[in-house]
Amino acid sequence: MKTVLVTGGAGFIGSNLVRHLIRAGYRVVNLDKLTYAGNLASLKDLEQDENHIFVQGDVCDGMLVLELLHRYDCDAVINLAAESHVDRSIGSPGMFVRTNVVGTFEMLEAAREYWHALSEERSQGFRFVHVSTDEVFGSLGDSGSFTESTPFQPNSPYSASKAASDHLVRSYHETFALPTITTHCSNNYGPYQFPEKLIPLMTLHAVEGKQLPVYGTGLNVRDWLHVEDHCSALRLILESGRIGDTYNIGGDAERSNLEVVHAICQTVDELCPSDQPSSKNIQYVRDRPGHDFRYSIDASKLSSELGWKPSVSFEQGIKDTVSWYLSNPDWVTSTREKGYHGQRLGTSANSMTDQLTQSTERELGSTVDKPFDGVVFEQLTQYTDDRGWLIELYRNDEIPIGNEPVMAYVSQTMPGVSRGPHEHVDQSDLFGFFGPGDFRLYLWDSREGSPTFGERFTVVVGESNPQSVIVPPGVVHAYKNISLRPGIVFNAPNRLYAGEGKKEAVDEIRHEDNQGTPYQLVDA
Ligand SMILES: Cc1cn([C@H]2C[C@H](O)[C@@H](COP(=O)(O)OP(=O)(O)O[C@H]3O[C@@H](C)C(=O)[C@@H](O)[C@H]3O)O2)c(=O)[nH]c1=O
Repeated sequence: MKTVLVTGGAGFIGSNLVRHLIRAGYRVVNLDKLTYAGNLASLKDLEQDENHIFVQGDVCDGMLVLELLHRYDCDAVINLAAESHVDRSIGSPGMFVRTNVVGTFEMLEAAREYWHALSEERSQGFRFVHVSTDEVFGSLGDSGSFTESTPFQPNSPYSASKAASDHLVRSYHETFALPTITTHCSNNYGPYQFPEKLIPLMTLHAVEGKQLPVYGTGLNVRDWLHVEDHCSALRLILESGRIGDTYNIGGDAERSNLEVVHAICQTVDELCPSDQPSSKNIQYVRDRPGHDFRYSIDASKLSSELGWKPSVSFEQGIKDTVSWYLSNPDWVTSTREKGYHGQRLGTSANSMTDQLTQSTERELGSTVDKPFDGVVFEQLTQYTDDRGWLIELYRNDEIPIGNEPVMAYVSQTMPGVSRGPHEHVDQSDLFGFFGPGDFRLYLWDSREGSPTFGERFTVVVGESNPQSVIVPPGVVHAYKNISLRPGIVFNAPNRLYAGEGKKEAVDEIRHEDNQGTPYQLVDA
């Protein structure tokens, strides 16, 4: 039995693919961070399946990925983990660069190191399949279709981050000979799709009698690929695709958004008859910034080379999908537990109000909202020129009074290694995380009487998210290098280590020395 590491396997396409592969006789190691779109309820039927091994974790955690590849002796990787919603990428592009670009980089690095350690025979059979999107090709007019040689012209932060990840994958094949294959699919639909995307969002709004928000004119065109067809194509490409190649996967079902909405309304009216047609709630709303007009996929290469064709017609697929959402109210409810109830996202190019805290890890903008009083994050700016870069840190006219540094140090932390959890009684730490390397930073508020007493906050900082962080006394802190290379951290505390002339007791509680410490570095 072959083992495949699938990333993003608790998401929409991922959970369908995990199920498809297991049914086809594979063992699947499923790595998913469980952000807002990751949902274990989508894998309920696989909970007891010995061939489904779920691991909650982040693709940016290169050490974890490498450990999983070795531990389960994987034969392939299918990389689906991604932030995928265009509207969210307009509101908070940072997450898209981190997960889609840095995450793919860490996946490639881990796969490369693992692949090099394989025997000749095993390395011949190893595959890294990277699942991407037709949005990297940009937008079409009324005619034409994307082929595998269409130039990249991404228009949204989402599609640009996917295009960047595709280029990285290509470079790892061309430079290191890593056996990669990249796929570009059109719009997927089907069971378990998070209801921010068109078809599930319109289905639920139609059933609930809510507004059906059609962006702009509703004449934008998408090609619709049923997720089951996408999964069968991915398995075929995994097994028979050409190394170093790319394959377009399309549903041969182009429809305007209005046609899609009306098809949904017709099915809802058939399944949930009422005195008014649900299409009466169609509402033309403000268009999406940079809204791609038309996507169309030419999948003739996949069809001629590997004999694949979509098997689910759009009309039947829509009927099956709408009835699936109506028959799975508990699953729908589970998607709403993380705060999204169909509200509009990404309406203005500079909107920062769309940021939803989808998990304990908050997206970091320029000056993030402090997780606890007294903890101050500031996005660091690299001033670059042809000599290199410079980052300013802790200007005296910007530091909160009482935190002025009196010394500084720099430390290197090896991949996978943590420092802390530590706590100071009187000292503030003034950290700088700007790389090399990414760190997961853990903070616990242990200040009696603090409104956030007992709360925990984790966030990834460093190369992919340069931040200065002031940690006041009483906030327990630790950080772990989640990259595959040594990481550097800067600190400029406001107290001398061991006091004047190093003659005083050190102000530091080293919680990691206490076996039963409540301060555990768990990753989610
Ligand atoms: C959510 C929503 C979308 N739309 C429009 C926008 C768009 O033209 C069409 C589909 O919107 P979606 O956001 O579902 O999907 P779309 O904008 O086509 O993007 C998708 O493309 C595929 C290839 C991917 O890669 C996915 O990750 C996703 O990015 O419907 C509305 O009119 N109203 C809505 O409420």
